[in-house]
This record gives sequence, C-alpha cells and structure tokens, in this order.
Amino acid sequence: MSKFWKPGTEKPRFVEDEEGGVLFYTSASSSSSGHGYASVERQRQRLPVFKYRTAILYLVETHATTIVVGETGSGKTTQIPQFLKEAGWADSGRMIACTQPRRLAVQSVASRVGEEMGVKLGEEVGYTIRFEDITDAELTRIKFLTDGVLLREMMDDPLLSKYSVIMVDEAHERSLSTDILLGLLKKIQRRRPELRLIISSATIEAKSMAAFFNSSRRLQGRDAEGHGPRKEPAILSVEGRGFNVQTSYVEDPVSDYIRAAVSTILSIHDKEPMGDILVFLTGKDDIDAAMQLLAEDSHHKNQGLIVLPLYSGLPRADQDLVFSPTPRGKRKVIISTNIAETSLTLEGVVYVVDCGFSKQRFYNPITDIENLVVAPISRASARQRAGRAGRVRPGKCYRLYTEEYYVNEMSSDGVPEIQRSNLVSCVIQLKSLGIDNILGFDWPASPSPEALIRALEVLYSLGVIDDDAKLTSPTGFQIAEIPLDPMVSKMILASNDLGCSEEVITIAAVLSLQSIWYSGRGSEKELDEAKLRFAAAEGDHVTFLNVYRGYVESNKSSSWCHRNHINYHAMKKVDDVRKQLRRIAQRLGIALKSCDHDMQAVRKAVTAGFFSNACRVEAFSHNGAYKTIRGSQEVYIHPSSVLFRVNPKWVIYHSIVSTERQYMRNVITIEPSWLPEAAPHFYHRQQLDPRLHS
Ligand SMILES: Nc1ncnc2c1ncn2[C@@H]1O[C@H](COP(=O)(O)OP(=O)(O)OP(=O)(O)O)[C@@H](O)[C@H]1O
Repeated sequence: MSKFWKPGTEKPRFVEDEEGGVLFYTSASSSSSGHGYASVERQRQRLPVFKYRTAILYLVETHATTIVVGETGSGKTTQIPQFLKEAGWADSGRMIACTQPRRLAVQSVASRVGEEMGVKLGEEVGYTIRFEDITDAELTRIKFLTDGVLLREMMDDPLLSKYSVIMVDEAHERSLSTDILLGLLKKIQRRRPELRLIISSATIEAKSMAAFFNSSRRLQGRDAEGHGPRKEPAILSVEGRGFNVQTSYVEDPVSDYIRAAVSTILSIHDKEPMGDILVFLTGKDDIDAAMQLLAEDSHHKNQGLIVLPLYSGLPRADQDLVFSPTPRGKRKVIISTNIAETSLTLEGVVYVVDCGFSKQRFYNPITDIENLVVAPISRASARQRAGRAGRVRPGKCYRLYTEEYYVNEMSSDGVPEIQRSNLVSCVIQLKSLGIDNILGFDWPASPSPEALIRALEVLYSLGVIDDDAKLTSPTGFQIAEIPLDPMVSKMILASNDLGCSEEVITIAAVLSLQSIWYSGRGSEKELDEAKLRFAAAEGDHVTFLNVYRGYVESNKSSSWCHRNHINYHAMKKVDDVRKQLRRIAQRLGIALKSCDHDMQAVRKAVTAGFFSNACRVEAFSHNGAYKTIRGSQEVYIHPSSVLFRVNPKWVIYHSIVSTERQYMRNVITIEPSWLPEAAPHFYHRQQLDPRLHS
C-alpha cells in the first residue's frame, strides 16, 4: 500500500530517475542568454533543429504536409518559420503562419523570433490573439497566432489564401481548436494544392497525424502530370534535445501537493545554486495558497526569493515581471498553471517543480455541464513541464509523484479536448464555414455523438440553426461573427430589442476576463468589503456594471481601482474589449443604447443567452443547494459571488467550477417565466409549471 507524506511532518524525499537522471541531452555547452545579434545567431546554430534546415526545406518543397517530430527545446517553433522565410516562402506578399494553442505562447514566441531577426515586433514578425492584433497588413511576413484566431480568419478568407505555409505547432496537445483546424486544413489542401502544412508534434502522436492526413485516397501521389508536391505526409524526426534536465521523483506519494511544492521550493533555495524555479500547480487558488505559505515561512528560508504568479487571466504588467531579468543575488519563483507548459522559454529557469495535476475541462452531455476539474496530467505533459528547465542551461525537475506512478499509472497522452468539451462553439464555427454535415466531418479524433447532438440542440434553441440544421439568417450568421461564446453573443443580440446593449456589452467584456478583482495575499477580507460596496441584489453581472460605472465616474483612475480592490489593468482590458465589441455590434446593426437603471432588461438579455444554465434553489435545502433545470444536477453558488448565502430562488450561472462541490460562478437572478419565453423549445411550460407552484 502507498505511504503518504503528511504535511508538516517530513519533507518529500526525492530519488533520481533510473536512467541516470538524464532526460535530455545535448552536445552543446551551456550558454548565458544572448544579447546582440551575433550571440543570438550562435544560439540559433546550436539548436538541434539547425542541422535539419536543408531536410526541412526539401520536405516542405516536395510534400503538401510535413510532420516534424522533435523533443521540447529542439528549436521547432522559433526556427522553422525563420528557415521558411529565408528560403523565400514569404516573398511576393505571401505569409507564413505559426499557430499555438495558448495566447501567452503566441506573444512570447513572436517576441523571441522578432528579437532573433533583429526586427520590431508588429512589423516583419507579428502576432494576433483574440482582441489583440500586433501585425502590419503590409509588412508582416511571419505571423504567430492562436489556432482559434486562424479559425476565425477563415470566416473572411475560407482558403486562407494569404498564407503559403501554415505551421500547426504543439499539435500533440490536441486542443479543441487545433483538432478543428487540422480537419479544415485537410479540406483546404484539396482546393489549394500549393499550400504547405507543417505539423509539429511529439513522437507518440506523429503516426496518428500522418494516418489522418493520409486517410483519403484522393490525396495520394502527385497530380496527373506528376507535378506538385507529394500528397502523402512526410515525417521528419529531429534528434537531439535541449540541455540536460535531471529528474527526481518523490519516494512516497504526497498527500498535499501545495505544501510539498512549497517545501521543495524552500529546499532548492536552501541547497541548490542560483537559478529561478518554475512551479506547476493547477489554478489561481492553488497559486494563492502556495504564495501565502511561502510568505508565512517562519524559518525565513524565503529570504531572497521573488515569488510571482502566472495564470491566464494575469494582467500584462504582472506577466511582464515573469519574463523580466532576475535581479542579481535574487531567485525568482514563478508559480504557474499549465499555461507555462509548452512553447515558453523563461530564461532564468533552472528548476521545475511539477505537482502532477492540472485543471482540465470535462463535459458531460447527459447533465449538460462542463466542469473544470483537477485531474492528473499525462506523461506527455510531464515531459513538457520538465522541458521548461534545460532551455538555456542544464536544469533539474522535481516531480511530486513517484517514479512508479509516472511509469505505470500515468496515461501516456491526455484525452483530446474535443472528446471532453462542450461543442457549441465548435459546431457554430463549422456551420459558419459552410460545413453542414457535422457528424460526417473528417475529425482527427471523433467527438461523441451525444455531445454533438447536445450542441445542435442548444444552437437550435438559441435560434442559431434552423430545422435543417443550417445557420439562420440573420441571427445565426450574426452570432457566428462575434468572437465570443455563442451564448454571450446571443445575449448581446438580445440586448438590441431590450434596449440595453451598452450594459450587456460591458458585461460581455468583463466575462471575457478571468476576474476584475484584485486578490492580493491576505487581503480577502478587504476584497469582500470592496465587493459589498458594488454588490447588486440582482447578482454578479449587475455588480460588474456598478464597478464599471464607478470606474468611468472616477475618470478611469488607477488609484480608485486600487482603493476598491479592482484590478486596474483588467479594467483597461475591459475598456479595450468593450470598444471592439461596440464596433462589431454596430457592424451587425445593433443600436448602442443604454437602459440606465432598468436591470430587468439586462437580466432578460442574460436569460436569452444563458437559459440552458438555469437553476432553482432546493425547497428544503439548508446548505444552499440548487438543482439545474435541465439535468437535475446539484450545484452551489460560488463563495466569490455576491449572491453567496443570499440564495435567491431562481438563478442563471455563467460557468461551473468543481472542487469538492460543483460551484456556479457569476450568477444572476431571473424570473422563471422568462425561460420559456427565451427558449420555448428548450423549456416547455409544462416542464416548469409544477416547480413554480412548489
Ligand atoms: N526568449 C528566449 N530567450 C532565450 N532563449 C530562448 C528564448 N526562446 C527560445 N530560446 C531558445 O531556443 C530554444 C528552442 O525554443 P523553441 O521554442 O523553438 O523550441 P521547441 O522545439 O519549439 O520546443 P517547445 O515545443 O518546448 O516549444 C530554447 O530551448 C532556448 O534555448
């Protein structure tokens, strides 16, 4: 039976892995970071992928699809787009695209490549992520972008005609957008034989990728005259990795990975030479808890540590701190979610601490609930995490799980996101690109028919598709054009008739961020008090409106935000997203109108989009339990909501997070009679009436 490490009793003890502790090797010697072009050029030439330059260019020239397999740190992301540019693939106004599953990776890889090429970011090298476009229509030749943004670009340019080569990076991650993209790119290739695809993937996935791109008979060989690229994919394996990363495992399983991570950090700081530490935990709550524990360290082993969080909703200024050089004599500790798992190079990082878990989406089509659940990572993820050390010098990785668990129990790859997600956004995207037979679409990994049917049902109820499952005009086309979750887009459309588009656009902008509150260490009480100053009886959405109004009345002042525990950078982002959404709304013919204080209009607009997330409080519940109307699932209001402990009878939630319970985040009160009005097919009156009288 496994032994468990008890927090506070002893520290986790590590053993090196049996292969001599060496996961990665290189012939290159350690180097410090390069400043100036010459040293950057030397660094480029040391990367394993450099030796394959000619082979890569030959394969891209002669094959429609090239799958490049290589270890993390071999230089695929930063070098291949440059090789292509140097070889002329971006001449005559053409462009090279490189997609990433994560926004942070897009930004950081683009700035690295810009630096290596000695050009200003946004000119020859640029990037686009949702709501942020740092490219120049005339100048940009290499463009980094999220796979989701490339999918959006297809709405205006279905054949992606401005790109000569599209590199889909980190394809093994099997993100939802990557899988949709791969299916669509395969289709585009038939219409544009001159388009070249490069799929960069970890070893295990390469064969299935090749099989996918090879799976159509029509794709084999060259054209009738023997011209053009070969249509069956080429696979190139890039041998060689970054620097040595010595891996250790705990001897016995740990029962509390946050405490184990903190004592590992302190022990590295105590015993190991200088070098930054990157710690992988699962989410902001974990990160806050670990930061708190580090701050409380009574033995003062934390002296000289600069502790920084890293997660997807973090404001840009805080993100920049993570990438900034570590002051002399100090050691940075970056505590991150899995957003730092792939494609990132954090120059100072020598040590990686991996808790072995991440937050993952799981959608249940029966209950129609998509949860973010803390679940074990795969071996592929663990290797990616270890690969964040050893990028510019040798490193060490401390895994907070046993080697036995890593070898025998951890799954080799995770389940593709498409098989564990709500598919509403995915279906509308395909529909808007004219793909009507969703069930027959050529997916790299098939989604479950139940999830597809659920998505079609919700889209039908939203009025996005008609009886023939085609996009409705104008509603369906309008919703597809707004770069937001279709439910949020529907809420914006509904606000037109309800005369509250200004308010609803503000709410949509706030919901597009993770949080607008500033939750510093030990300031939970002050944050709760600040929230009370804005709290609205109608719920969180209306509270956001109060905050935004206050922000505008303060002349968008940073000190006002500071005083009220509101994140100033988040508010600036809200303003920015708001401006973009207002422009889109105007283009779609939505009148920009304010309803002033008529919050019923706002609540009805939210209901129009989110009717499928309606819940009713349990009649005899003393602990604030709710039941979802559609799936009869037990859910609770999240403690961060202004309606926590208020427990109004009928509510609608924006999303669910699962910890020990299923918690509703961002909750608003509604009248039950609005549900059948908003979605008559979804809610029949008969279904609701008995509950109304209970
Ligand atoms: N910002 C940076 N500062 C210093 N060196 C960097 C930076 N970005 C990349 N490098 C160097 O380039 C190497 C290759 O990075 P690149 O992202 O191209 O690798 P990769 O093969 O795509 O790996 P991954 O799949 O992990 O992203 C890094 O290991 C590092 O040595």
